[in-house]
Amino acid sequence: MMRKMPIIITGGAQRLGLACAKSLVAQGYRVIITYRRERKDLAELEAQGITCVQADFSTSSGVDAFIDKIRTEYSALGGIIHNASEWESEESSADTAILMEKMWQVHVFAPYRINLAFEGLLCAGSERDGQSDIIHMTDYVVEKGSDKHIAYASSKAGLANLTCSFAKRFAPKIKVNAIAPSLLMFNDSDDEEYRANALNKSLLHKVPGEQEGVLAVKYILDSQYMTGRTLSLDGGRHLV
Ligand SMILES: NC(=O)C1=CN([C@@H]2O[C@H](COP(=O)(O)OP(=O)(O)OC[C@H]3O[C@@H](n4cnc5c(N)ncnc54)[C@H](OP(=O)(O)O)[C@@H]3O)[C@@H](O)[C@H]2O)C=CC1
Ligand SMILES: Nc1nc2c(c(=O)[nH]1)N=C([C@H](O)[C@@H](O)CO)CN2
Repeated sequence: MMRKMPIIITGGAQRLGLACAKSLVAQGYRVIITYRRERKDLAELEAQGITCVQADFSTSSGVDAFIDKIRTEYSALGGIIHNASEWESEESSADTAILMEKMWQVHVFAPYRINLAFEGLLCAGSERDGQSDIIHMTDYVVEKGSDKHIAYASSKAGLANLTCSFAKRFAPKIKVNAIAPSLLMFNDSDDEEYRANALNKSLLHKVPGEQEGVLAVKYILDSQYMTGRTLSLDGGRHLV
């Protein structure tokens, strides 16, 4: 069922978030993306009908500024997809105390505060569209941990737990689910050795690309009977 109320995708100016935004707009949804860094192609995205809102969730004031802006400009929302994320390792961090704070800030504090603040807007959206959605982009490592991205993995586990709590709190008007990918797409910095090794980490030996995530988002938005659950997109990695 097509949703008339706008759907927010945080961190939607690149990669998975952008692929979701473009696909949903093409399907007739109203889409708002947040971006942190200015980009030259934002005007093009606006021309395609994607509303672009600058937001930096790395501070409490940045989260509050985003909340205030959306609550000022919108009276209802069809959904929010918490996609904004940084994948940082202990090795790349000069101070692991700061790293842990940074990971929890963007992956837990921001979604937590935004979900609580937008309950009324999402309920209003549910009144008009029949339902509304919150989707948390978590990660396969929630199940298994990660020896190289410890703080990151713990924060994604925190986000995964928010899925259960908000599903209980917001039912039946708002569905709350998670998507837990493992390797969906490489980063430009990934060298050939990393890429070859990564392919062997799943049973299906694939790196599916953004569209695998887009499919999962569309399934959840169309679902009438799923909440408090996680779609795992990992090529059978858990059985390797
Ligand atoms: N790519 C993959 O294979 C996998 C992805 N995932 C998850 O899927 C989601 C999408 O992945 P992917 O597309 O690779 O994500 P990216 O690493 O490309 O990050 C998406 C966006 O998040 C934004 N962002 C980061 N920190 C902040 C912040 N503090 N405030 C506001 N925005 C911020 C960035 O904005 P800017 O660029 O403007 O700084 C970036 O454009 C993520 O949640 C990720 O953890 C999970 C497993 C595998
Ligand atoms: N914000 C991001 N999170 C993650 C990324 C990424 O590029 N940005 N990438 C991964 C890896 O693909 C990992 O799943 C490989 O095993 C994880 N999270």
